[in-house]
Amino acid sequence: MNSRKTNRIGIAVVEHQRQFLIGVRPAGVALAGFHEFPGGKCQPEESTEACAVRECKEETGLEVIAINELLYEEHSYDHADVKLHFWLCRPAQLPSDLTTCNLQGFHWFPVESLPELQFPEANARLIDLLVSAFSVS
Ligand SMILES: Nc1nc2c([nH]c(=O)n2[C@H]2C[C@H](O)[C@@H](COP(=O)(O)OP(=O)(O)OP(=O)(O)O)O2)c(=O)[nH]1
Repeated sequence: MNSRKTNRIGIAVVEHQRQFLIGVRPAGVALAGFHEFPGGKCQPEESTEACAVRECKEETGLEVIAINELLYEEHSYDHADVKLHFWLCRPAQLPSDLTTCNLQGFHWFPVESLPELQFPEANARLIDLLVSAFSVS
């Protein structure tokens, strides 16, 4: 019998002027060293949207507003089965120094650079989607 737990994950794909807020997973956690969007496991009864907003605030300090769910992806890693809900988010306030303020190790990356970063496997379709939706043609 498969007794692995499947985690619901809310992820904040925060966009500002065609740049995205991205960090690197720290040492000692699953997928350490991979790039990631802010996010994490949903609490019981918490919506994936609320989770994405909460995790973004906790991990980066930035308040965001969820706009719409961009993509839903199910994936089995060695460490867990995950149900990933990627939410397009925007900063709730726009201070003039948004791109230079301290975001707790997260940084803004232009959409064109996303294919060069090393994301977890389950992010592949999201990256394709972002590149086609946000690149200037
Ligand atoms: N945050 C984040 N997680 C991702 C991305 N892509 C992806 O496959 N994941 C996976 C990695 C993990 O298996 C899961 C996120 O769970 P986590 O363990 O980082 O969440 P958490 O912060 O609630 O963890 P915890 O330390 O509290 O247990 O989603 C992504 O872009 N961002």
